[in-house]
Amino acid sequence: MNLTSLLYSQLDTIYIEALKTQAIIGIYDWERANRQPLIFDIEMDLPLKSAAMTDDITQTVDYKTVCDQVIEFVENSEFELLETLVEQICEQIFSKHPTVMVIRLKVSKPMAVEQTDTVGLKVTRCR
Ligand SMILES: Nc1nc2c(c(=O)[nH]1)N=C([C@H](O)[C@@H](O)CO)CN2
Repeated sequence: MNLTSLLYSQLDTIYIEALKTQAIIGIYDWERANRQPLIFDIEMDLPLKSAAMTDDITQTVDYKTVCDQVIEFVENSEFELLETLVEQICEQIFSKHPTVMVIRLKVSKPMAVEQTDTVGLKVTRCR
């Protein structure tokens, strides 16, 4: 087994589903006037074994902390593109949580296109 496979074989996942936020986001004038809902699914891959062995929150990533950090960032942001917003969120998670190796993030923008339930994007980022 090479180093990369070894590293990935020991990665686990913390997930956050349907984190609800509001932001100024979009390219059209009507989107610049009022915040609209955004919903995030976030997966973070990191080793969880040491937290399991010690039963210690400081040995893992607190998903409540990540939720609060994402909400704070999104609600104060004013980007035009979802692409920019999600890239910045991933950078923030990597910088605040050094043990996170991979992030998979989906953002849904349900008010964006009237004829749909929702639109959005999914990205995967590795440290
Ligand atoms: N790939 C993207 N396409 C579109 C975006 C976006 O952020 N990324 N944004 C818009 C508008 O702001 C849209 O949400 C309003 O209908 C259009 N396409």
